Amino acid sequence: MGSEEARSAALGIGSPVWVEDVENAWIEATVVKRDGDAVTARTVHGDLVETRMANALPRDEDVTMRGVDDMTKLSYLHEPGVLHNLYARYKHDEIYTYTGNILIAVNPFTRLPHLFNTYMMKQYQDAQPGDLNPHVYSVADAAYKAMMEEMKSQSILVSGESGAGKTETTKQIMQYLAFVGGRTVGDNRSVEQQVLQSNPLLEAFGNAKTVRNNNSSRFGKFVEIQFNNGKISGAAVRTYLLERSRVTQISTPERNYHCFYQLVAGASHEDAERLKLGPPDSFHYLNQSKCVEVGAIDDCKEYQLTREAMDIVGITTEEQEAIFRTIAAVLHLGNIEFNSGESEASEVSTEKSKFHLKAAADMLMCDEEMLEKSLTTRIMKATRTESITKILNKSQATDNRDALARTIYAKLFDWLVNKVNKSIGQDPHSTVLIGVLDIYGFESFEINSFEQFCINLTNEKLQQHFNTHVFKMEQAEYRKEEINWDDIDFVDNIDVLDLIEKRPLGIIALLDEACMLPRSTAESFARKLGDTFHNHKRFSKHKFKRTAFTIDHYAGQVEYRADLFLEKNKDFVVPEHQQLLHASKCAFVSGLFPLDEGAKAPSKFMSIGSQFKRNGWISTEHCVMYALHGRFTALSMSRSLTFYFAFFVV
Ligand SMILES: Nc1ncnc2c1ncn2[C@@H]1O[C@H](COP(=O)(O)OP(=O)(O)OP(=O)(O)O)[C@@H](O)[C@H]1O
Repeated sequence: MGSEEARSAALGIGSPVWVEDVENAWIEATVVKRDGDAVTARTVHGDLVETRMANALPRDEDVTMRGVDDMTKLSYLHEPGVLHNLYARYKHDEIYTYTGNILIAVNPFTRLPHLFNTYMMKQYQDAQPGDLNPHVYSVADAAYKAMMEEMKSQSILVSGESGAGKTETTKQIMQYLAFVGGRTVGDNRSVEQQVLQSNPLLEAFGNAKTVRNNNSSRFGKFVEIQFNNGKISGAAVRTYLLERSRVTQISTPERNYHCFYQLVAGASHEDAERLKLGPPDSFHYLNQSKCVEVGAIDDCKEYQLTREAMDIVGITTEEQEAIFRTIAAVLHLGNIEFNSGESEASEVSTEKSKFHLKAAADMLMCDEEMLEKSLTTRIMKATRTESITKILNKSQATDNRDALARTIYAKLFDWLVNKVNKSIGQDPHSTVLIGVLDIYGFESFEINSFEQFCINLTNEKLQQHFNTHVFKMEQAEYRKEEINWDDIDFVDNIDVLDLIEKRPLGIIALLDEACMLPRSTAESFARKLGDTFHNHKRFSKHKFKRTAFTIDHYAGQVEYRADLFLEKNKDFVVPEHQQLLHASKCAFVSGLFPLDEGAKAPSKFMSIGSQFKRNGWISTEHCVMYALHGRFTALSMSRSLTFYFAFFVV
């Protein structure tokens, strides 16, 4: 008898079941009537619910009020079973639960000091796996011990939706690794302290308030902790593609990167005058959103902490001065408006705009006239030897201004990451490392743009990794331990990956092509997608919204708006901007724009989409690499848990 038939036979009057519920997702019920496929069940609230057999899922009455610490102990590993178990544990402050090798954590949104302290670390260090309650320290410990025993590098993957607690978890992992592998007391500042102390700095420039998280990391992070004889000997932070569109475009209730508000709130009176600062709502890049202050964040105090973090990382006073001058320049750039002069040519004409143009040029220590020219004109190659100057219209000049602001900011962020790595120091003699990958989870909002597209691509790649490694490994483990387990046909997502990144006709390839063609628009790009993929079962094009298209991801359908895909995908520095800033009298600014990069022709640009494709591959490769050559320790986090669910019940 097949499992469905067996279930049908077992589902009789009095059977305990879960039925769907609008408020609670699932609710406990008991079958009171069965008529073929139709099931009537009475919920714990006494309501009668009519449903189909497929939607009345069996309920395990033996699960205690406190739940089970490993999901594989559940008789029924389905959505309501998993959610109910996690909820039961969460109510008792048990935020961690295993599912085989994977640790699932539910964000407590409150400090639980009894869980995170040196005493607890010692407990996990001395314990055998499985002796103690599930804990993130246990995952970190397993990685450390496996590294020591096998002398092979390990990788810990922390994934989940925005606000799930990935960054906090990464910090806890590092704290634990510092505890077991830190240098003895008496050393100067240790590597692990340096890594942890670099957090506030990267957070000031790479984190922002979003709808879901007041301190959301807008970049992916891979922290490599290098070991020598079991002691931490070096570290490196690799970051993945900062969300640069945030620099020039935000909407209520989100904010731009913290550093802007910190500077405006925390700069001394003298500095504020020198940098010509005003309140946040006087700057276009900040006042597009009504959200300026965040209750829990004291920007003025954070500014001091950022300066301290810069001192710790070894950023000199001159460099700090240049960094904040550059940040001020970005704000001033955003306030330059263009008027259409005769024949549609743009010009900087109002007094206010002229003031900000001069301020931006002063801050960047570049020529004001050249800056204006680089914003309002573009040099185009006419022949191999000749070029013509094209005068931009108002909207083109505005786009050009925003592109410059984003480029400056992204370069500044990369500089900071480099500086952090230099200051921490790498150990050339280290043979093994533990890598912690903190990567954005699957995102699906009301309006999804290019950022969600890239994030979801990365998650498709991680899912593929799970499918091929963890999922199959788990099933083999269950079989070995003779756990009663029906092999599940997990959804292979290779067709979604093909849709997105196959050459020459995947979405990214078509997007890159659209970026190179001068007359492309969001609509023409979306139309091209519709024409190319009209038969693809993972793709659909919206009939009425001309720039909307939907991808059927492994974790659900997401409707994307192609409106800004082209602009956001372009990642080349406009040669005029390059030349202008390379010539800056400020060594810091000039250093952000080395000459050789200007030589890259726009036609050879490396699109953001392609970088994501590559980076996604690199991140997965890290995991795969360690999975093949070492052991893979997976740690997953989510609030809604749909992400994990996809691994097990599809
Ligand atoms: N273990 C924890 N204990 C207490 N609070 C926590 C814990 N984990 C997360 N939080 C709370 O949740 C907030 C969001 O967590 P965090 O910034 O780590 O999420 P994230 O998954 O990294 O989000 P994003 O992808 O947006 O960066 C934290 O600022 C903190 O207030």
